[in-house]
Amino acid sequence: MTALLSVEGLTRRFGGLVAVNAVTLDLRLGEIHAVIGTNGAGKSTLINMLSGEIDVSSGRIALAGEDITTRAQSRRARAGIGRSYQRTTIFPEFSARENCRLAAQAATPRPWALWQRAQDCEASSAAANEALAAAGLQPYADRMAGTLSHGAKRQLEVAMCLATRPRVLLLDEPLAGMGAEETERMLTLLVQLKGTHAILLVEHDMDAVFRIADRITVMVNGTVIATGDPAAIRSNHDVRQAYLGEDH
Ligand SMILES: Nc1ncnc2c1ncn2[C@@H]1O[C@H](COP(=O)(O)OP(=O)(O)OP(=O)(O)O)[C@@H](O)[C@H]1O
Repeated sequence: MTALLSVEGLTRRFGGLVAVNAVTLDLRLGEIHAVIGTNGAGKSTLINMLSGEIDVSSGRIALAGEDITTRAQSRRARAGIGRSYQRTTIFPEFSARENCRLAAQAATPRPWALWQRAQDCEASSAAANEALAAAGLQPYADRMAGTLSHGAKRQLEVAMCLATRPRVLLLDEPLAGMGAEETERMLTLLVQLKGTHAILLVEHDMDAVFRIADRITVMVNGTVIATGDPAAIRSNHDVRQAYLGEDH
């Protein structure tokens, strides 16, 4: 499997703190690559560098072989990098469909068409409908987003990300605050999506991670201490000591 997104020696310093330290990993189409680690391990900082929200201190990021390390976030989004956030970022008073349409429009800005009503923009409407269908949210398409359940809101965030038609999905704790049923729904969705996307999953729910990840990278204090399939990570001595605890 060839890498869609390759990360080499990625480092981010905040003053004297090295939040992410020379991280090397890749994301492949057809694979869920989970990044786990204790609080403050550098997972969100890593995602923020990949999406272009923060600059890298050093290292290289390549999308399909093309160096995108210094590209602005908007250009990365257009090149196919989509992300979801730890907290919900939806507009509660807009419908689920409108939220997706706005996400699609933001990814393909058309400054010359500012006067055009959002509803009239066919391309973003099509992208919104496809994304809602992919996320299993069609029945809720016209519901005001703020009235959806917590789980459906998180699904909507993934749908908004899909509306930008990404090739790479960077998902920051998509299961946070979810009940058992909602978690199952989201996991089914992620497994479906990996067929057509390269997925980076940052998640604290270890049961979920070990069930659906194809590869797991473990970070401690900004540094990668192990990468491997779930079985290899589960039996890795350093991981057990540093993160999972010997009794896991
Ligand atoms: N903007 C910032 N300025 C200074 N330090 C920061 C900044 N962002 C993150 N840090 C620090 O970098 C380290 C890594 O933080 P990060 O949020 O990436 O960890 P994390 O693994 O995502 O944690 P969590 O699981 O709690 O979300 C932490 O020590 C954090 O305090």
